[in-house]
Amino acid sequence: MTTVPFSVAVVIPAKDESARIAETIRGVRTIAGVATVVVVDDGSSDGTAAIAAREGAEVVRHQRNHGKADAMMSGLGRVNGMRRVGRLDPDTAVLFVDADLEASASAVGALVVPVSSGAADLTIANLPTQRGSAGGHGLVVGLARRGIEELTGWSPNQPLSGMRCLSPAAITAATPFARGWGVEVGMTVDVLDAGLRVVEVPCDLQHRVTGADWRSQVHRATQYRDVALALGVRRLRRRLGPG
Ligand SMILES: O=c1ccn([C@@H]2O[C@H](COP(=O)(O)OP(=O)(O)O[C@H]3O[C@H](CO)[C@@H](O)[C@H](O)[C@H]3O)[C@@H](O)[C@H]2O)c(=O)[nH]1
Ligand SMILES: O=C(O)[C@H](O)COP(=O)(O)O
Repeated sequence: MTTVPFSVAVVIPAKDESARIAETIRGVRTIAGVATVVVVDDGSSDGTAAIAAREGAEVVRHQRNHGKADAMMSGLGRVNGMRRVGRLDPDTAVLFVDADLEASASAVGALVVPVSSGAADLTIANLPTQRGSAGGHGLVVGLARRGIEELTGWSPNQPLSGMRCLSPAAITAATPFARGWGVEVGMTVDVLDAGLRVVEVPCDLQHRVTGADWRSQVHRATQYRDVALALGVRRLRRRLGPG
């Protein structure tokens, strides 16, 4: 039996991640089938872009900060360009990985298997309990989970998880992305709406947790707003119907 070579393009949105980006790139490089690693420097004020380039990543730079969803879209743009000029196979899947996972990033490889075998079109990492303090009350997670369930009937364990592998069909269904921190919720709803299969996969990842200080609470408020907006747009689409 011949095995079909499977290729995956890793896209890493990164804002001020100079302390972690090198280890994260090295981590994802250990995953079988990785054809390229694209780092999108989303207006960092540190050395993120230079370090990523030194590690051999394709680097896309935003002159100013646009937010995570736009960074992901820019990464996809680079991947599509590489497909067009024949540097990537047309069937290449895309694996979105946060920049702050460091060496644990190698564990996102578990997301690739169900997509490469055709068992799923979108896989989402489920993380174990994280080290360090957590200062949230589950408000954003609860809003996201209930909203996805209301719109699709499916209730994810970790609706905000950003580590995701998408088949070409899922990429078509999920783009353009919802803005800012609404990207994951919008993607899940849009891919399910297209009749595609979504699966959560346990991955042994450790990331920088959001704390309990005021900056962290402002971050949660922004997440809440973006998730609410992504859900609101999709509720409206339901009401207005197709076309
Ligand atoms: O303006 C920004 C801010 C962040 N990032 C990058 O986006 C990723 C996630 O950011 P982070 O600050 O680690 O987000 P968290 O608060 O940990 O967010 C959680 O929840 C988000 C949804 O609200 C998901 O996107 C994340 O994957 C998930 O870890 C990291 O690689 C960042 O460098 C950008 O590219 N642009
Ligand atoms: O810390 C987190 O998990 C996110 O920032 C979401 O916060 P939450 O606890 O309000 O859902």
